[in-house]
Amino acid sequence: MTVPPASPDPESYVVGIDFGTLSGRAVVVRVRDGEELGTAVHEYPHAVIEHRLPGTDGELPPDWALQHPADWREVLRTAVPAAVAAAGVDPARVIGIATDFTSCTVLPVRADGTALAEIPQWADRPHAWPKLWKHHAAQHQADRINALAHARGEKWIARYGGKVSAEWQYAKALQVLEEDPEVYAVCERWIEAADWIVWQLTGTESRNACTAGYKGLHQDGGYPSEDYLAALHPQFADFARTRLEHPLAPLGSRVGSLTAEAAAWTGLPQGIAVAAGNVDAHVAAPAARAVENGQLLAIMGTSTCHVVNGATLAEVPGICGVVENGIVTGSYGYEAGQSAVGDIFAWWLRQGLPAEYLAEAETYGEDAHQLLTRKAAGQPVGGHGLVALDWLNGNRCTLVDHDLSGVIVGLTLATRPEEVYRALLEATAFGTRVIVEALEGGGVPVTEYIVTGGLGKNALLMQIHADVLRRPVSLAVSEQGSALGSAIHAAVAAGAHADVRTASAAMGRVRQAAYRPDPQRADAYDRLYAEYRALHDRFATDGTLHRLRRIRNAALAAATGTAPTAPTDPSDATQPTDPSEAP
Ligand SMILES: Nc1ncnc2c1ncn2[C@@H]1O[C@H](COP(=O)(O)OP(=O)(O)O)[C@@H](O)[C@H]1O
Ligand SMILES: O=C(CO)[C@H](O)[C@H](O)COP(=O)(O)O
Repeated sequence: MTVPPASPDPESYVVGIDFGTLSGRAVVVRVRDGEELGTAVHEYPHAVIEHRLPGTDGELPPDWALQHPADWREVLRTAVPAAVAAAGVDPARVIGIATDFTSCTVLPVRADGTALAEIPQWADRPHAWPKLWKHHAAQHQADRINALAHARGEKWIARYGGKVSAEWQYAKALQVLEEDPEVYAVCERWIEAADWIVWQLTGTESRNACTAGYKGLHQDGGYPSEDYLAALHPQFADFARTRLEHPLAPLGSRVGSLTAEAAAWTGLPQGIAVAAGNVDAHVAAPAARAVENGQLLAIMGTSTCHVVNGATLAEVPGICGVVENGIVTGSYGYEAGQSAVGDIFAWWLRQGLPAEYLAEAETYGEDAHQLLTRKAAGQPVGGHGLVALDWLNGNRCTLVDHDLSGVIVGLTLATRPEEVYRALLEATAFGTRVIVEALEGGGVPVTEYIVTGGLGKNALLMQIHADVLRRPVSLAVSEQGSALGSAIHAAVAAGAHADVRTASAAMGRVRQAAYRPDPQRADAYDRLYAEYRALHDRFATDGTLHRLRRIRNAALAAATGTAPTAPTDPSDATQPTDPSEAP
């Protein structure tokens, strides 16, 4: 007989930590009602390592994105004690801690969890470093993974929409093996940062069911077979058995206790519950009360992830993945996403706003996003004459191709910065509509659209989403959706709530239908969406963007004297790559 947990102590607390792309955020939450009492942020000093490794002169090739594990550990040392101090609670009343991470952010480690990047002997080898989710230099490996899976009729490939993303861990690990076999040889475990950070807290390895399912291709109780992996590369045969295999922990389960060392870092009591790791997107669902089948949660920030539960298993082309119990127990969890959203808007701001714009922002006390949003808000739909493709960081769904790039059509000498900004906001909404249509067309009902994440604060963007999707947009109340989601998992791991659904009802909050579609604007957006689709279908298939990528890679390689990143050429997709032979 299962004994229900006692009602939560009215004055006990949990800590949730969200490890994002640029910073880690900790929040202290009351378990009884989800009240957020204190929060703190630690910006990663090394941010995203895209050009050169710390302490070296060597240039990284294009499309690389690495991170520093020390930055992550520092979040435990700084943001957690700061959040507890801000909350003004007695740390002795904190009963559990949980973490979530960007994904697939993944790293090679020794058997005891030591990151290769932190071992002096390996620190100057780029492949020893953690690869951030948006490391896109393994597209060629992803193409081969996909072609071989289809050629062999691997059953699991349909669970990943028919294409595994270059962002997921097999493509990244295969790239290490092929480009730096010595690093691959000393890598004893290959681990998601989501599980590595939990290892730092508990002192023991654990693997969570969410990342193993979505990013580790773990389906129906196992990883891809040794036969399949050997056919990709003979030395890759034992990859899953030797470097991944470990019992999987369900979401919200307790995987260990806070060690004395981690207690000293965080200022929390030694021995409190530590929950299984989780992905920053999926973890947010209970915080936004988006745990019932059909409630699609868009986690909108640097990138956007879309997660939705379904009652049945559907294999939807172009969707990142479906995993049983992948978001909450008892449902099939679906994940889709766009590899850049806020990152696209940030890119446009970096291109240099005219001096008078910067002066105006200063006068009004606005940041550049707020300035361009205000200026764009008054425009009639279509008034800029522009349409853009949201592929500035490749396309994660539904084309699953990171060698695609952005397109803006309709520019004139009269086009103003706020008009391009608005076209980019709209492009991200059109990209979302493609995903929602794919889900529904593939048999996954979407009954409600809910937004969480940093972009929820942009009212124009939210209204554009409502109009483009012709659906009300509900908004999570918490500004720290993922960190609160982690705190909810911590409360379950500590035994304060029976399960994640119950904890969500007690601790999550959402403002229903915060934005409603306007029928006239929705009609106007239908016309623009038809143009977006036409452009989308053309550039997805006509090869222009791939050719441009190849020309860029060859030109950069010639200029720097390095081997070019292997091009995307599906015709040779099953062949192992010798980088020295890439044109
Ligand atoms: N007012 C705004 N409107 C649109 N985008 C914004 C605004 N403010 C910040 N951003 C973008 O939001 C992104 C950060 O989102 P956030 O949710 O805070 O982080 P993360 O996704 O890394 O967890 C950045 O790409 C930034 O450019
Ligand atoms: O793919 C993911 C989840 O599956 C990444 O975690 C995500 O795209 C990065 O998130 P963020 O935009 O919050 O930095």
